[in-house]
Amino acid sequence: MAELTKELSQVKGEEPAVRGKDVRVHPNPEPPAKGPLDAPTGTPTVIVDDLHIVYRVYGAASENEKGNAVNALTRILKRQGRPQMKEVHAVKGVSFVAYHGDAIGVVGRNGSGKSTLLRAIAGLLPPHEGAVYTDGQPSLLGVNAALMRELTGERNIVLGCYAMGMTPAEVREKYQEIVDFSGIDEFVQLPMSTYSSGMGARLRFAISSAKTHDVLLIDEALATGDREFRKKSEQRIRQIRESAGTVFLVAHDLKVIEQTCNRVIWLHKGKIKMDGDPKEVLAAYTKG
Ligand SMILES: Nc1ncnc2c1ncn2[C@@H]1O[C@H](COP(=O)(O)OP(=O)(O)OP(=O)(O)O)[C@@H](O)[C@H]1O
Repeated sequence: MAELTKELSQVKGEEPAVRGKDVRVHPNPEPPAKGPLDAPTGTPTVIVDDLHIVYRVYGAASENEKGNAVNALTRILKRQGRPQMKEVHAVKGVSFVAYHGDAIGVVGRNGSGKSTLLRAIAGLLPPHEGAVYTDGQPSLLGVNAALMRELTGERNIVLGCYAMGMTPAEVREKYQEIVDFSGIDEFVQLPMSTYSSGMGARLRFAISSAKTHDVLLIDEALATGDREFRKKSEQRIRQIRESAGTVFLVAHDLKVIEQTCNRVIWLHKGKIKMDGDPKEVLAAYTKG
């Protein structure tokens, strides 16, 4: 471990890679005197303003549409677009404001736009219309978060921490805590390709939550953990909230949301159907 951090710390002068895009509310190019986490609870961290996200899907062309010169020329002459392109309007005019200390659960049926909304807040999807403003760096922790399967858990911990902007000293300090939290024990020396999906998810959560986040977006990452791990994760999410970060949590397990969040947004077909107190929103959601 010491060797690995030394090796990586020799990569001089390189800015650590950061996840997501930092779209600041304040147009002021000067960095704020106080970091976002110093701000009192109750100040906005994320503003989503009439957000629309549209995917363009280039599906399989029908036999008639398949590429040949005559078809292509006809399309050009008729000024038609690619025939096989379809648009999926996944988020349709979503607006809300999130505050420091908020843990917001996002619920909705399959395909209602939950993951799309989180990816847009993380800056990974450009708005088709509207805007997302975040105060601080959003970090998306998803089931597909970018850890490298062919590398050992140890290497992924170190690289993951660097990617979040930690210093070598911070990585050294947090390393054992991450291993312990993930519960992967001696598997840390093996490539992640040998891990079960639950072990991978636990390691991803342990790495991502080792840092204090301004805005942490968690997409179903807790779903594969066992009961004990979920308890630990809920505790961790509470700590992040208490340190005045903002957490978004997508989970199909409504108990996790109820126990962790102070607010729930219910998405239905890309629009907000309800936004408010977890008990009220979840009761309405399970009814209807
Ligand atoms: N990469 C993509 N390309 C095209 N369409 C997509 C893409 N990702 C999602 N969609 C579509 O966007 C809509 C919203 O999908 P999204 O994954 O955000 O929903 P979700 O609420 O997270 O679903 P689930 O609960 O199943 O994870 C769906 O109609 C889906 O088919």
